[in-house]
Amino acid sequence: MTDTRWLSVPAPAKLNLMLHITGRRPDGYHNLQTLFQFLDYGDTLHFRRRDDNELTLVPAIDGVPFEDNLIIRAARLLQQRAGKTCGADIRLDKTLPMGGGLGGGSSDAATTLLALNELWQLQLSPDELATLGLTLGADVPVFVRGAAAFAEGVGEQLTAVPELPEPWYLVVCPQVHVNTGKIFSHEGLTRDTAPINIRTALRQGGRNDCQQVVTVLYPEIGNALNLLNKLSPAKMTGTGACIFSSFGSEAEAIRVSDQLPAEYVAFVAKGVNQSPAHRVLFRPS
Ligand SMILES: C[C@@](CO)(OP(=O)(O)O)[C@H](O)COP(=O)(O)OP(=O)(O)OC[C@H]1O[C@@H](n2ccc(N)nc2=O)[C@H](O)[C@@H]1O
Ligand SMILES: Nc1ncnc2c1ncn2[C@@H]1O[C@H](COP(=O)(O)OP(=O)(O)O)[C@@H](O)[C@H]1O
Repeated sequence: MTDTRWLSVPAPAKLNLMLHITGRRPDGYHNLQTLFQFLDYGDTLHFRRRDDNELTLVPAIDGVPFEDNLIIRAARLLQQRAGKTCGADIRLDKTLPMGGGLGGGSSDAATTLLALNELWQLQLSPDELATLGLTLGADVPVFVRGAAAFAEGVGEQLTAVPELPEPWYLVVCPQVHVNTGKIFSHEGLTRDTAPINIRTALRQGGRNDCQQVVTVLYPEIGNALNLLNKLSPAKMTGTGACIFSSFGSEAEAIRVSDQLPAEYVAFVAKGVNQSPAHRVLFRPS
């Protein structure tokens, strides 16, 4: 018999507060230095345990086949490790734009790993889940760990930075889908930024090395940056398309949001150093 209770868990967005590319590895991947912070905003996933080995997911994402969906890929990785019957019905409330640099797919995958590990009582450790997650994408481990972090390597070497301020952000989402692989393979990409230490990153922030190439390839993003910069200092997250500005209060962020042209898609959200997924799953009892 199928369990009738649903476990609802957020899959938050992330921002890259800075993103430096410090080199290219022999396998073609790039070494980065980045500061990840979560937003109290994102997708929500609902999980219900089944007594067979089936996985279901509704709704489907247009253009993403079932077995390619990062939610299903994450669940399959756990099924392979389980050694027992494990199935689930999964519902997805998708809020985050795809290819927006907000890490929606990676966050969905991490929430699936964390939630099904609980629901199926697999008792995999955070290290094991982060290692599994890395096989799905470079951003998955930070969502699995659930702590704002300075990341190095391809994003998997994480040092928690609980001292980051937690401002309000205005996030503007130009309606274009940026292909991460295309940005990293572009010949004009800055790939030789000198490494800095965490203290410097926290004190000075930094730039986004992908921004220049992205704004050439996707002029809509450059236009949005120019416009938001007139109202408040703005930067791109990840490989775009979304851009953001930080504010001391929600009211200030909303005031600037209200000045944007009506056709702009934007939202206001609080930066948080603990993932909302962890807040729900590992609530102190
Ligand atoms: C650069 C970041 C910063 O957060 O950008 P966003 O994707 O979030 O915008 C991420 O690390 C992206 O991670 P993710 O989106 O999971 O990328 P992946 O699927 O692992 O990689 C997509 C492609 O980008 C290139 N790639 C990605 C990450 C990296 N450090 N070096 C690379 O060269 C590779 O060609 C890879 O095939
Ligand atoms: N559950 C999912 N949510 C979003 N994207 C997914 C998902 N599963 C697979 N994908 C694929 O991953 C790509 C990157 O999506 P996403 O992680 O949202 O972008 P970004 O890393 O730029 O924030 C999408 O274009 C889509 O093809």
